[in-house]
Amino acid sequence: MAEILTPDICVIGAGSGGLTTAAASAAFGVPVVLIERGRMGGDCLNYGCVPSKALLAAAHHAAAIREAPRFGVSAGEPQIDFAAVQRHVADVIATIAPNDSVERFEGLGVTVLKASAAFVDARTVSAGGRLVRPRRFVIAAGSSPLVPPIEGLAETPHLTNETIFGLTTCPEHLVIIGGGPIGMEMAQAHRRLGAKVTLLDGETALGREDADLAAVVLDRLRAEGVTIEERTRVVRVAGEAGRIQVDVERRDGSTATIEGSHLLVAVGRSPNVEGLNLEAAGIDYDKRGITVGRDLRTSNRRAYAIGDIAGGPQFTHLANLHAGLVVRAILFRLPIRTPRDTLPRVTYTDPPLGQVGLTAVEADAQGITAEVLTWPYGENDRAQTERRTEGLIKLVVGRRGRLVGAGIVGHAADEITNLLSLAIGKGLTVGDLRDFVSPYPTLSEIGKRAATSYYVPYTRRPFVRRAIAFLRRFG
Ligand SMILES: Cc1cc2nc3c(=O)[nH]c(=O)nc-3n(C[C@H](O)[C@H](O)[C@H](O)COP(=O)(O)OP(=O)(O)OC[C@H]3O[C@@H](n4cnc5c(N)ncnc54)[C@H](O)[C@@H]3O)c2cc1C
Ligand SMILES: NC(=O)c1ccc[n+]([C@@H]2O[C@H](COP(=O)([O-])OP(=O)(O)OC[C@H]3O[C@@H](n4cnc5c(N)ncnc54)[C@H](O)[C@@H]3O)[C@@H](O)[C@H]2O)c1
Repeated sequence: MAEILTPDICVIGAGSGGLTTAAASAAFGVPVVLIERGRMGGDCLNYGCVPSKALLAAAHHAAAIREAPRFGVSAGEPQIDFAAVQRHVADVIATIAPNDSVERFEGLGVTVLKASAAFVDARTVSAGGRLVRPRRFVIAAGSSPLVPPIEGLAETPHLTNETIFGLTTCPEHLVIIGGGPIGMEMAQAHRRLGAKVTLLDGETALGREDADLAAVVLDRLRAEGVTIEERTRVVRVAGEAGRIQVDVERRDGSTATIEGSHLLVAVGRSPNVEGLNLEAAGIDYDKRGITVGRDLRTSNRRAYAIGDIAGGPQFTHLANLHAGLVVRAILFRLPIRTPRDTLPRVTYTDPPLGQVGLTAVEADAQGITAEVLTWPYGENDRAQTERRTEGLIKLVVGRRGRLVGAGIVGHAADEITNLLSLAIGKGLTVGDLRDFVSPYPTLSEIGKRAATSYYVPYTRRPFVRRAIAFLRRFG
């Protein structure tokens, strides 16, 4: 008879969401079982955020060397040892890995089972020959690369985010299907590290972003030599390792065959529902993931689903936020309502593109009467000193000056997005963004300048001018 564990909480998946849930629960002394079938740390540490940002960091160094002569500094064409670049990526992962390790979590008092979890019934999960029957389940099993139904893809060697960081030589010509954040980040990283890159998108690249902001990133990638073809459908792929043919059909009806050395598929994610036997637990799901309400509860009242598998936006910070909310609900019976329309996101190209809350188009679709304030990087003194003048900020301002959205593309826009996220998350107004003191010269001043522009029409109002004239009489 299998051993039965009866913790308070059973967490399935040791990625961003699962690890945060387990660590936070264990910190309160609550018994937790954490089940992971693959590498501790999940996608973010092993195949996602961390390796992609580490690869981009190397690529940005190469770009900085190429750009240096503009500053009167010369270093020649950068010499890129691609195997050493990948060793740097692996080293960054290895440095962070102890934080997510079995040893660390066991040290926190968590029971870690390295096995695949599958539901047996509504109250029980089986993993590695043991049964776990907790008070609550938290399903944080994540997502995997979506494999689109393209003719020939299954038989043709191709890369995904799970394999691309294992390359030890730079692809001669990397063809990327998909112009979302993965496709765009990988396109720039590989181009800067010496590859020829062609990116194909069936619709528009960075299509979820504000079109003016996305255009800045697309222009930069194109200027660096990335070929980006939008509204281009991949109809067939064929070939062998090192010689891949990609047949495309463009929206204008023309067709072409693109020859590349490597193919990366980055067309979205598929939730890891297979193998969990969710039917046995009465947990509903569809192709987007497990069905949850804003309280993150599934159709089984004992089970919550968080992170990528919960069918919403897919970000590490959202998985972490979900984890915190679920722990509060389980431990303290506090009600959960996942926040709407305040989530930040960043695409870490150079320049990076950040968005918090609603874009102007989304505000309009929600029937919100909004004013859009923009300010260009070129009008910011720090951007001039750094010679990084491409980019702009857009503030979307609703009734009574409340900030309902902000998007920014340009140098250090990733970090500036934090300030905008604080402002929008706390329900601040355009006046708040105007009034705080921003040290000079910093790039963040760009938000303040955009906010100040909201008041320009007030300075011209006859009433305001008359009031100033009246007050002048008093000396
Ligand atoms: C290339 C790439 C770059 C990214 N960059 C960023 C970024 O810069 N910023 C950002 O916020 N987000 C980024 N993301 C998204 C981010 O990685 C995910 O949103 C995040 O990892 C989701 O966390 P999670 O806990 O839901 O799932 P995961 O991290 O995927 O963890 C799920 C875990 O569950 C395990 N598992 C699955 N099924 C079972 C089972 N039956 N039994 C036991 N274990 C199971 C898996 O092995 C996995 O370890 C990126 C993603 C990719 C692919
Ligand atoms: N910086 C970040 O935060 C970051 C970075 C990478 C990934 N992620 C997360 O990972 C998730 C997945 O990213 P992604 O880039 O794979 O997916 P995505 O869904 O964001 O973008 C996929 C792109 O592929 C295109 N596409 C879809 N099917 C296609 C086809 N058959 N042919 C050609 N083009 C096609 C779409 O038009 C879209 O532009 C994202 O939702 C994001 O949340 C985040």
